[in-house]
Amino acid sequence: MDGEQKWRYFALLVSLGYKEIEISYPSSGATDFDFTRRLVTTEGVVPEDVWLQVLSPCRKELIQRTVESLRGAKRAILHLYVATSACFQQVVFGMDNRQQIELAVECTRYARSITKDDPNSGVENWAFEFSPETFSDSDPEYVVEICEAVKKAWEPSEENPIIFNLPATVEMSTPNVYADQIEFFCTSMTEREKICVSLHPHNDRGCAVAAAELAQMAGADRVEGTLFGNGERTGNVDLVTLALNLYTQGIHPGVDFSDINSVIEIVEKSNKIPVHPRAPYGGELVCCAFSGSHQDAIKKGFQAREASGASKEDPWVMPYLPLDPRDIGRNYEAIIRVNSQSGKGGVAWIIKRTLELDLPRGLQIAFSKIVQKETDMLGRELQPTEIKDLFVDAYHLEKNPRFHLVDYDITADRSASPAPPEQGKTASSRNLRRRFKGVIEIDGQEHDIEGTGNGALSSLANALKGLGIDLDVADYKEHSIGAGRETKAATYIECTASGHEQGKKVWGVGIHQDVVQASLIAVLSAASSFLSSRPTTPVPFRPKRSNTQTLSPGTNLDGLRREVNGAPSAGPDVKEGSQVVAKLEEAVAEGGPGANGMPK
Ligand SMILES: CC(=O)SCCNC(=O)CCNC(=O)[C@H](O)C(C)(C)COP(=O)(O)OP(=O)(O)OC[C@H]1O[C@@H](n2cnc3c(N)ncnc32)[C@H](O)[C@@H]1OP(=O)(O)O
Ligand SMILES: CC(C)C(=O)C(=O)O
Repeated sequence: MDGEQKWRYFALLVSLGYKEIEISYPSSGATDFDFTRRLVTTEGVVPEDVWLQVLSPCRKELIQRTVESLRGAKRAILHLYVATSACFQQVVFGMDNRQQIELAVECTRYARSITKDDPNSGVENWAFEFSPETFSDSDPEYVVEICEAVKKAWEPSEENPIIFNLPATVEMSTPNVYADQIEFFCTSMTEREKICVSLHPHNDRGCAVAAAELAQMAGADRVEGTLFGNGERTGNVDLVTLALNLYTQGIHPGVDFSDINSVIEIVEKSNKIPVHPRAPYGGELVCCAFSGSHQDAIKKGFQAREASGASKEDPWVMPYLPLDPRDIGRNYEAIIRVNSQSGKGGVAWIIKRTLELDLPRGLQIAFSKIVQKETDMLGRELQPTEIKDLFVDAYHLEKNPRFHLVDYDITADRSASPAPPEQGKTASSRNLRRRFKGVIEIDGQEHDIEGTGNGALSSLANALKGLGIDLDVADYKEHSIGAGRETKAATYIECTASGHEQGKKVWGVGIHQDVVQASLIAVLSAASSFLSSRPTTPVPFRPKRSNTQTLSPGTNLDGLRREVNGAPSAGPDVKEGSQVVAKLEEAVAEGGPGANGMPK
């Protein structure tokens, strides 16, 4: 990171709530030294309660430079390190235990002389941290020995304890072994009350988070890590995961990830490394479900939560989602994403969120087949807007391409005798049968239709029979959308076909301020789908308003041609508007219309 990136990153860490921030390796060069100076000398950037931590090897000239960089700071932690494993002693330093202890003690004494023992050091509060680097690969008893020597040289107090930072510089064992090493250190050191035991796990085996958690349970007080685990090789332990693991257990970590997207943006810009889409908590896909059974469970979970009236304060009990995405600043839009592995539940969730429609189970199944076909055909995920458009189109919500209800009237059917009494009840003089009389637009042309039934729906269904659409209403569900004056009714109707297409099922959806009208629109939506499901059937024809005429074999189509064209028969010159008649001619030629007046 350059100075600007570090500047922004520091501000981020402060805003998240971190109180001890290792800001630099000042002796490494101008970038880190100058950055440290800028932080220390700029008024109001470092909050009173934040400690600036800096790192240096056990080399006197570098320690001196490091201390120099902090002049003017309020609180500073000087962090020295030296590797204590046999491997490093032999390969890197060419030192034995005794020589290394001498080096560590000498550097600690030197550090002390230019920091806490120097009234002119220019820093108000000094703390000291020592890391036996490669701790996890070191002899535990030797680590205790060198740390006791360093402690003696620094002389910590209970108020200002020395930090012993015990790194898994390279993670080389299972997390329980690291935890055992930490426990051994905690229980072996004298004056434990003057020691802050710190962890510094790396992630070579992919277990850094587990190691940090077990080692805290084994007695450690503090953890060093990085946001999203950036660091050498496989990185340091991820502080985001550690924090949110606590959070999901009901313990507030004291750091704030309520706007995780902003955190990711700064981290990615600064590190120039993207956060993996499946990184715990932060990854863009971790609050998403693609698979049908997951989506179904999540959808049920949200329904149950809503029904229970649970508030934000109530425990989060949700299949497949370890935390409420809103707690980290994510919304519910992307929870469910639809590809060819998705089922009805996920599709229904998207329709609920985009159109506020609570689809009945049967319609969910029917529509999910349409979606499945589309995803298989496209071979990719469908976006919520695409699914919404697919639904609007499939159930003719914006415009019914074939039938449009222009006007209607529903009255008691005076021609019918009163309904027979139900078993065990006395006869009623009430006439419960209804007559539907209305005008519908079929492919742009208005037509009168009429039918009777036990209610509005069945009388419209009966009227549609005259168009060759023989449907019975099998299922009906409705709910309201919105509230107050804006409330609308959403109606779902499943129709089954009678006649030679018996068993065929279609769904229709109607939305309108008026609940009856919503139902009628739903029936017409189903009727339109029914026709579309017949691959070869022509557009149904019904003579224009007040000119009802039934087709029968041998019908002379000249009259119809005149009606369609609004002009006397134009013979072979007729072009516009003649398609319907042409189809009917075709049908009649093929053997005449079916029993209901429609071409077979
Ligand atoms: C485990 C960790 O990640 S700790 C963080 C490590 N971070 C960094 O190293 C970043 C900053 N480092 C640097 O800028 C440079 O390495 C510097 C300025 C510290 C030193 O640079 P140089 O003097 O050129 O030395 P160089 O980096 O080549 O080699 C390191 C030297 O320090 C020695 N050394 C390594 N660690 C330590 C230590 N903790 N204490 C004392 N000496 C050490 C090495 O043995 C080697 O000594 P040698 O030259 O006698 O063989
Ligand atoms: C300096 C020490 C703590 C270190 O970075 C490591 O060992 O990983």
